[in-house]
Amino acid sequence: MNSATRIQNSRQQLREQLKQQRRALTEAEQKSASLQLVDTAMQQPEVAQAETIALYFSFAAELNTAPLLQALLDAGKKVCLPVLHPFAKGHLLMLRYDPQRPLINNKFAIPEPPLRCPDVVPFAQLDTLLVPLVGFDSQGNRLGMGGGFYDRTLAGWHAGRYPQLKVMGLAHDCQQAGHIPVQSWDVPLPAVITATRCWRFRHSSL
Ligand SMILES: Nc1nc2c(c(=O)[nH]1)N(C=O)[C@@H](CNc1ccc(C(=O)N[C@@H](CCC(=O)O)C(=O)O)cc1)CN2
Ligand SMILES: Nc1ncnc2c1ncn2[C@@H]1O[C@H](COP(=O)(O)OP(=O)(O)OP(=O)(O)O)[C@@H](O)[C@H]1O
Repeated sequence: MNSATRIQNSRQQLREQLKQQRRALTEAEQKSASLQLVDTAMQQPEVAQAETIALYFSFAAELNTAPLLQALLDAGKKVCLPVLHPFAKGHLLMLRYDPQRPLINNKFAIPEPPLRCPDVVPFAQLDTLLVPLVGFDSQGNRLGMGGGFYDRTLAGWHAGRYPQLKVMGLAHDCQQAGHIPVQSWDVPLPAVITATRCWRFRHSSL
């Protein structure tokens, strides 16, 4: 077995473990974490000062982003949600969320805005991008669902293409892992917001 395969195997194992950990949270713990997240996130300058911010619509046992989504709208921000790219496989588009327009489930059963060209927001126009994750470590390394969607999305930013863009992960406290083995394409996060605090890491571009 080559080393890339070994890394992918250990990431897959860790992914299952961490997903299991968040599934073990009780409904009451999930509820209080999602409400606490609103306060913790709104206290961060990258969130508080953003005019245009991309969030994601949570699914399964992910930290519920619905209260934060509402708080961002109430604060008058332009909020975007990811949409699976219709033909560039593995890529995401960010679309403005209009609460008047119903969301449509994608192939993963995650609700997303209907694909209308005028609603597409280019990354150059985003102030802040909040990303989902399955695990993070003390270096800011990120483990996602395994589709590489956010790795591809973050590649341009990592290469310095969107210097205005602040990127932060959102996670349950229990998604912190000792060490996440990484591949060349993995993009470390400068910060991760949980219900109880904001972790900031070295390499920070914030
Ligand atoms: N809320 C949210 N939206 C997101 C992501 C995410 O991680 N969270 N993504 C981040 O990249 C993209 C979707 N990526 C995904 C990649 C794999 C699976 C997946 O394997 N789903 C399994 C069920 C897994 C489970 O329940 O834990 C399935 O469909 O069978 C789902 C989404 C875009 N939108
Ligand atoms: N920038 C990229 N360009 C091309 N392929 C990529 C890129 N980033 C990741 N991939 C591919 O996507 C797959 C994702 O693997 P990985 O385990 O890193 O996903 P992840 O970080 O957990 O997922 P996600 O980013 O969707 O949350 C890998 O097979 C990898 O080859």
